[in-house]
Amino acid sequence: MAIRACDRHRAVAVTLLVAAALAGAVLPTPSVTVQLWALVVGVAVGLPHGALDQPAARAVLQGRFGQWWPAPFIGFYLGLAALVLLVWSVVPVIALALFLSLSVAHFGLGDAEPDGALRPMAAFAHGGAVVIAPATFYQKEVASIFEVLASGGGELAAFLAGPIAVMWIGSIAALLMARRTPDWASSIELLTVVAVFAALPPLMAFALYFGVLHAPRATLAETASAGEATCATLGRLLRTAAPASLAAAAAGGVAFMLLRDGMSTSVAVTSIIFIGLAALTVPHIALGVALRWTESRRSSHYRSLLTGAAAARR
Ligand SMILES: CC1=C(/C=C/C(C)=C/C=C/C(C)=C/C=C/C=C(C)/C=C/C=C(C)/C=C/C2=C(C)CCCC2(C)C)C(C)(C)CCC1
Repeated sequence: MAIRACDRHRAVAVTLLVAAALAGAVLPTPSVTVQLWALVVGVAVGLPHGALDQPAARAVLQGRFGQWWPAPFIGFYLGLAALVLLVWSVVPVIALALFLSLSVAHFGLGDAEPDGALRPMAAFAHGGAVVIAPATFYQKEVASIFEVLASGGGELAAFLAGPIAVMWIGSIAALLMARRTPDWASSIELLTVVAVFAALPPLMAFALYFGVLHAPRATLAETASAGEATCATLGRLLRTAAPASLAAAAAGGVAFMLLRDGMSTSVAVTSIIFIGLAALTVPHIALGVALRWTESRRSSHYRSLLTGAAAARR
């Protein structure tokens, strides 16, 4: 099956999210247990998109380290993840604030269309829909989750729901007005994500966003850049990502066994998932940046070879 079917991802994802938002608006609020299960499933579905860092890293590192490339890669990944956990244990509120800011940028740059000069504003509008919207619509719930993740972190919810929300709403309005040719698909997607975070409790809305929109989109983009963009390539990439995804899931399982005696299940699950995601996010983003930098150096090297060759021909 050609990737054409996968290209329809945005339409399918937006339809699912609209249905979820409508269901959230009319049905009673799901129990905490249902919300936690939704979070676990959403994050499990999204793990392979992070584990796809592996083939990307291979492309960069194999040239330099040959068959030993996994050693520096795993060392870099686990080292950065351990550093995040250390920082989180020493200054949790600062670590949470940095994680939220990085997430706005990460989700925003992933979802914003290449809008030229408007891109930073579009990234803030799209990324804010995932982090600022829930804090605005469910300030109390988000404050108590932040408090679980970092003692004293609850105040960040009020900050997000106050001045930052004003800037975020301004960025959406400005973006919708500034686009010369209205980009309907991207604008509808943005408003749908906001509706999901307005209609559903934060954990459930995040699970849906992450598992239905963000992770599949990143995986499909990875497939398209892996050469032949077919579902066979997608299958191959997912098989490559399986061991690291399972290792990350197993680490979460072990952490749950160790923590569950000393705290409630909901506190243990929420902390493991979000602090664990923060630990994986930093190497995940750092690798993306390193990859883009290497690619731009390669293509400028290639460009200079071409222009050099053209100059020689003249
Ligand atoms: C390769 C490798 C590996 C693996 C990896 C992986 C698997 C990754 C993944 C990654 C990933 C998978 C990532 C993710 C990211 C995510 C994020 C970035 C998130 C964010 C979130 C947020 C920000 C949230 C917020 C909130 C809260 C917290 C509460 C409620 C409300 C809200 C929603 C606001 C290992 C380590 C084994 C080893 C080495 C190598």
